[in-house]
Amino acid sequence: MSFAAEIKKLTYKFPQCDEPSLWNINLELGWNTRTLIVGSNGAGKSTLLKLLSGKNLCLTGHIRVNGLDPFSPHSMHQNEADDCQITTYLGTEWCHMTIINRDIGVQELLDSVGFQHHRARGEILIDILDVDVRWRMHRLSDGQKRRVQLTMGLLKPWRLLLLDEVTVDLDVVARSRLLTFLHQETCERRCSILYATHIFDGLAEWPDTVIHLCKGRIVRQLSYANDVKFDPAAPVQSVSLSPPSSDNSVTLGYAKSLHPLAVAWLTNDEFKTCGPGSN
Ligand SMILES: Nc1ncnc2c1ncn2[C@@H]1O[C@H](COP(=O)(O)OP(=O)(O)OP(=O)(O)O)[C@@H](O)[C@H]1O
Repeated sequence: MSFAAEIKKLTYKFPQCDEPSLWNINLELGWNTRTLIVGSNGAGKSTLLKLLSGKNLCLTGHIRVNGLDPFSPHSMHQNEADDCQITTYLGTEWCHMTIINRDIGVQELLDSVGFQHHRARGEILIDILDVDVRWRMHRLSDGQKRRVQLTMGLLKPWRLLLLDEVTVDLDVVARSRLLTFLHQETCERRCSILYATHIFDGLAEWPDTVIHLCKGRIVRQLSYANDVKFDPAAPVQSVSLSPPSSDNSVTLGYAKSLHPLAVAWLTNDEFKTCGPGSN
């Protein structure tokens, strides 16, 4: 199977809307790839991810994930023979589910989604996301709930992971470890990731493709290796965009970022004991 996901001539309109939210989308995601999708609020990122996950039915165009129609009950949400889910969609809605805010233990929640079956993978995720299985859900911060969500959601291996801005309330260390884990996953087994986010700190070098979605249309698609160039001599924050008709490249100045400082501080925090006299 040549593509993790393939979309042809997809135009999608919500029934209650006059205008389509996606227009003539054509996209091929190869295996072992990480694609970042960038766009303003309302650009159509979540709509695209949900169509790929089979949450919404698409009547025009062609969508295949792992070679199968994501909306077909025979193809999606069933484990393949090798115990791998075809798609996993992780969005922010999860934190509003009532069970998440109940007095329920994290271990109990993890067991309910097959932790014992995927124990080795689960332990890695617990470690990366610094989850304590003794936590009670109703006493957790939003970021801690998000870590539990990610541990649950990533427990079963997947072929295509659709991440819809789920790292927004993770601290920088958890986010950075998670991105490293996901990068490794795409290198070590047959899977791919499509990640929609508004937060780009710490993402340089992570994607191999960057897509710009604007008002429901893909207006630019860059290969990170071939098209994105950094020029140390260029002014900070400068961006030079070549016209799409030429070589498709962009050249960026080195941006000032406090991200490395935040990562260093928070990594150091893990070894600190808090109390009088500590700094
Ligand atoms: N359930 C829905 N019913 C009707 N219209 C919707 C629905 N969900 C999204 N839309 C519309 O589709 C368009 C694309 O929305 P979408 O949620 O995909 O944007 P997005 O790029 O994910 O935005 P954000 O960055 O704010 O999450 C918007 O114009 C939005 O109003």
